[in-house]
Amino acid sequence: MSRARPLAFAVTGLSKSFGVETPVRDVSFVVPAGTVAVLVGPPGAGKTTVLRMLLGLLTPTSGTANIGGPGSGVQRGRQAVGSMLTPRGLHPARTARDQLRVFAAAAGVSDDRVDELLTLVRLDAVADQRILGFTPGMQTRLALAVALLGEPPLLVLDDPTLGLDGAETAWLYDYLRTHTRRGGTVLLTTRTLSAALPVADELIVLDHGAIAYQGSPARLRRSHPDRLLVKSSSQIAFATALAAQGFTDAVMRPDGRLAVAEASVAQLEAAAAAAQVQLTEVTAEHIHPDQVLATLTRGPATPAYAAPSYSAPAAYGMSR
Ligand SMILES: Nc1ncnc2c1ncn2[C@@H]1O[C@H](COP(=O)(O)OP(=O)(O)OP(=O)(O)O)[C@@H](O)[C@H]1O
Repeated sequence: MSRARPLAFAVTGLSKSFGVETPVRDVSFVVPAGTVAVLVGPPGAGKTTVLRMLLGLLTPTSGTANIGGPGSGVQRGRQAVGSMLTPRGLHPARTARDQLRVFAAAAGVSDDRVDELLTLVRLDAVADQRILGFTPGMQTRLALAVALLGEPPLLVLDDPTLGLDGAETAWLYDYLRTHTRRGGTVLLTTRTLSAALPVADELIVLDHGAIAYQGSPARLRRSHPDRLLVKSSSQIAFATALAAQGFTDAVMRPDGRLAVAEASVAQLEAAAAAAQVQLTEVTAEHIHPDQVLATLTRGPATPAYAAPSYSAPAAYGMSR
């Protein structure tokens, strides 16, 4: 019997209202230590608002959002959580090195660690350039360095792939995987399922502030399987033969093709032979993850932002 992992984050019945708007509605989830959980949802779904309540930057209207907890074994306190929010909270007039040193000094972290992190996030070559000229991806990497200053076991990262190219995203996900293998825990947000799937142990899909799906990527994928689209000389006879072979949930599409999930071409041919019909077309239909997300959500609750804007710096660590 496996022992349950301690919880790094626990969110229960969490809601937040701003005036008449309630962008977070009765959200509950837990994140076991040593795992990566991804909050996925279109713009305005409420992802950042959940993170802000978890980090103690916003007071919930109802419900609770806790980090670690009594008996969880998860370290709490100032060094426990590294966070990166949107907007990134970087000062455009500072250089990357100065910006990191400001946060490092506030956290009692050495300048050596600053240099180490600039190298880690591959900003060492531009460390003495002003943030003003940084691309969104460079800002994201610098904000990640801020989150990592105190070597926190728990990471809360809002849209950490914003502005990153494919290679940078692969590097980030590799880094986060290594972090969890060492016992760390990650809660991050993305707007797309395709960005979440390569790294998520657990998905929490938000739609207009409420949970639309919660579970493993594999379970979600299984509920939207790839299908074969088939035309035959007699679709009714073919569908009847398919049902006799156990493919009872074949669906007739408006274009007249039968959509059959989790069947091989050989199985279709066997059903066709049994029904004495000819297969005239067999096409594979792959459902893209972002189409899956579109079926789970009603689209953006707010217009998408184009790039992170500057704001007052956010604290990187938490005391709770
Ligand atoms: N301080 C606030 N006052 C009023 N409304 C707010 C406040 N903070 C967030 N909202 C609203 O709450 C909703 C959810 O915003 P939130 O930033 O949490 O969404 P999100 O899923 O993180 O979106 P994105 O992917 O664009 O970052 C939006 O309609 C937003 O305008």
